[in-house]
Amino acid sequence: IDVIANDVTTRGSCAATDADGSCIDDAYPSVVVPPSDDEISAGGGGVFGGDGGEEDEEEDEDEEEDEEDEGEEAWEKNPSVSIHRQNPACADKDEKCASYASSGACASNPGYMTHNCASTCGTCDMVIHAATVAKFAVDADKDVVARPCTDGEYECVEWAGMGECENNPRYMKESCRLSCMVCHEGTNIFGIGQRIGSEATRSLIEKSIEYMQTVWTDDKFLSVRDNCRNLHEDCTFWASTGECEKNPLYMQLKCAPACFSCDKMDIRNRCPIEPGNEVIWNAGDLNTLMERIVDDADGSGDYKRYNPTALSRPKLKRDGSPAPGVEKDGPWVVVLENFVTAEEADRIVELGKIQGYERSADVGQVKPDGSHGSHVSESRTSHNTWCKEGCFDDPTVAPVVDRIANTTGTQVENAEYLQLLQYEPGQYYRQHHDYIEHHKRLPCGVRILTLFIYLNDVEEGGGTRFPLLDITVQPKKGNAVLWPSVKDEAPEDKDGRTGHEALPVLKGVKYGANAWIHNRDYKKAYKNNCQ
Ligand SMILES: O=C(O)CCC(=O)C(=O)O
Ligand SMILES: [Fe+2]
Repeated sequence: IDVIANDVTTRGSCAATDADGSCIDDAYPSVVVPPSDDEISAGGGGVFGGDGGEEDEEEDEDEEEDEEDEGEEAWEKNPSVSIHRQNPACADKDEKCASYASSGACASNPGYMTHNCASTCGTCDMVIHAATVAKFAVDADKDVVARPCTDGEYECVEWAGMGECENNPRYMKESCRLSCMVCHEGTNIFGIGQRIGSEATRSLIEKSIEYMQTVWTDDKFLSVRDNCRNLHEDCTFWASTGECEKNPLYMQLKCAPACFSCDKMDIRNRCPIEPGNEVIWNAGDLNTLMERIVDDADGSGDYKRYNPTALSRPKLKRDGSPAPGVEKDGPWVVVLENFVTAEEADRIVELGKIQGYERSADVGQVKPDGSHGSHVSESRTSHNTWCKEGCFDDPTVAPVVDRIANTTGTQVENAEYLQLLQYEPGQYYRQHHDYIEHHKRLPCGVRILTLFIYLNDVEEGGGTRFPLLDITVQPKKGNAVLWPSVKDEAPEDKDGRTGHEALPVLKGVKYGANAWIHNRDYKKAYKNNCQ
């Protein structure tokens, strides 16, 4: 995340006025504040991972690795390292250490291996040293650290508040070292060395060092230990001014040592399912909905306009009577005709183009902190974009989003933002299932339904195929196909029968939109980076 350079905030009371009568802040130097939670959510794509947030995530990883390297160099040069190979802190903490190490992980993945496979990788001394004498870690800028971090003049704070550190740097950065925040404390062992912005910053640095010693030695922090870092040089200064509470989404993750919030880096600790966030489907609700849609079970006639057809359905109805003409028992796969108008379809495609389609990614492997990465794979060669700000509330899209919720008897909050897809000739999405297992213990709940909308007619190929049911739905502009990811009798559990694939487009281009509906409040979970 880039801080917003022109978002300059002054704090404190108005003790003096400038020539133009405006207030000069005398309490703190002028600083750039971290982005607010709103700015983070508005950034689109989730900052810490999840759908669409992959790039940010990778940047962070790079940053972490750089820091790791610096740290290791420091250890090598420090002659006072004592070696205690028998110390329990040195035991391997992962039974696969030997196998990871044999594929070169000690060098290629030091962030995890150094601490968790200390015995195998021979990094005991680093672990012990980190735990006991971290505060003497050598700062990258030794010269700066060695000199006292003080203000030479009484007026330094005031001048800094007026922007003099930037306007008159030669004088200010020598004579007002504290107020211009030019000094860094040697804290790069857990992230970026911290600028000292005030006495409060300094004392908070002392406390974070103590806290991090606990993090490194107490096994309850095992899953987050190697990711818990200050990713900005002003983390501690911000924390000292209350930003951990005011701006928790950014601070608790990106400045976790300063906020004492390393535990929050584990999605399982950060994202509990809170009371009130109940599942919307209980046993029987799926069949009830589908019988209303397909059989007009409630007699309302609400769905007639879509001329619903079940390409597959359970053999028996809820009341135990056989569904007429159904020979093969199966999960629901229902086509809704003209679910969106041609104008709506065109507008959604246009919005996708305005935003720009990018190469699609799959859900990746679980990371030590319990979250999941994403990866571009050969099983999915389509391009996609997410219909969020500027698209979600577009006057043409908003009624479609409402229609999806009304049709499925759910709330807009239960649905992910529409995922807009584009397949060019030869592009496809191989057989997969939309159900995502790890959502079960997260506040978004599992995906219960997919409503896939075809946004254009495809010249050839591009059908949606359900191989286990031997069904292929051919794209038709405006039509939608609706299927569950879960079982009627257990709506948190996957129904493997609705595995499907997008067949390669042979001629023309295919545009579509995925609406994935969750069993709990997806939008809130998304806002909190809990999906
Ligand atoms: O493009 C299609 O027909 C289906 C796409 C799909 O299954 C998905 O994106 O999960
Ligand atoms: Fe799918």
